[in-house]
Amino acid sequence: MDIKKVMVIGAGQMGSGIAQVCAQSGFDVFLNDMSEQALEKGMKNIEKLLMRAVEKERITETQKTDTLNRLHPSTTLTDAASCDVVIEAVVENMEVKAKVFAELDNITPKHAILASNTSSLPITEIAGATSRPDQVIGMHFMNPVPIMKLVEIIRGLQTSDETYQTIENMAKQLAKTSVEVSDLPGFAANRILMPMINEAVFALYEGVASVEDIDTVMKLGMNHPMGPLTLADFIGLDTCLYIMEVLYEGFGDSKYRPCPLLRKYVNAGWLGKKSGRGFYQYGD
Ligand SMILES: CC(=O)CC(=O)SCCNC(=O)CCNC(=O)[C@H](O)C(C)(C)COP(=O)(O)OP(=O)(O)OC[C@H]1O[C@@H](n2cnc3c(N)ncnc32)[C@H](O)[C@@H]1OP(=O)(O)O
Ligand SMILES: NC(=O)C1=CN([C@@H]2O[C@H](COP(=O)(O)OP(=O)(O)OC[C@H]3O[C@@H](n4cnc5c(N)ncnc54)[C@H](OP(=O)(O)O)[C@@H]3O)[C@@H](O)[C@H]2O)C=CC1
Repeated sequence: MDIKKVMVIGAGQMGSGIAQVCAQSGFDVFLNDMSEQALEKGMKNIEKLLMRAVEKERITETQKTDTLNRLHPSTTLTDAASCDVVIEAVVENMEVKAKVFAELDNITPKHAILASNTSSLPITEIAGATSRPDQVIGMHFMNPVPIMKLVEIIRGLQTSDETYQTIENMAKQLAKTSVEVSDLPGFAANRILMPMINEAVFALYEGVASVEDIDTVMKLGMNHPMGPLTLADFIGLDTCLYIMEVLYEGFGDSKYRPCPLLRKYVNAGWLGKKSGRGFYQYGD
């Protein structure tokens, strides 16, 4: 399929990054969010990153303008009626995602592929909310999207080869490297990453070391670019908790139980960098 128009749903940290990369790669993009404010924030963020890329002489002023001209803010899902591919990046919650997919199924043209950037939820179940499970697929980008090279492509039980091929080609057009992953809890990336982050939270909870020292261990001891607690704040503690819950429920294995401290922080609204406080404090 020749992809011309794309809609990205959710203008948060992932959605805005995905929309930016799609527009920079020449696709016409609707960036959709139900909140006008979130949409404005997402668009401003993209503009800031493109301005920085011009300053660093990675792109020209004309390329920046062309990219911005290809990006269209949208607050109504019906804009998806003209799209070939939709990439959903709303909150990590099955009920919310299923509702969005059911609506998209009614709005989008018959040929359209519906992809989810979910970090852990079953693609097969998301596909079950539609009448086109063969055209539903996981397209899991890594954060920050403009920088990270990987995309996990997740096949649901009924995803067709044609859908897979189209999304694999699209990932190439976005200059990403893709890997094929089965639809099992946490896929590959978060099945490996999230238990490490959760263990770091347990180490803090049990008083093994301070926040800073736990991060220093992994940065200087293992050459990770960010310590696990900084990374958790960066990903969002709500997202980390949702993923641990999916792993715990999906495998029924106590090794995936979320650390009570992680849950406590999320309940307090300490969601990490995006809310100004997590394991660290941000801003003023
Ligand atoms: C949860 C999931 O489902 C899956 C996931 O995504 S898990 C998370 C995966 N991501 C990671 O593990 C990220 C780990 N961290 C890193 O790789 C690096 O710390 C980082 C790339 C984020 C930042 O790099 P750094 O060297 O520490 O900092 P810094 O020098 O400020 O940034 C390097 C570049 O990245 C850019 N950058 C940093 N944060 C960015 C962001 N949020 N968006 C876009 N660009 C960003 C900076 O602008 C900078 O670009 P320039 O070269 O133009 O200056
Ligand atoms: N954070 C990360 O590192 C990664 C996250 N992911 C996945 O990406 C998805 C998004 O995560 P992230 O960007 O971090 O989350 P954010 O909270 O930053 O963004 C989610 C956005 O979606 C909006 N939204 C919620 N419901 C709807 C809806 N029904 N229609 C349109 N917009 C909606 C939210 O608006 P409002 O705030 O107003 O509710 C918010 O702007 C999740 O599935 C997550 O698991 C994947 C890879 C990495």
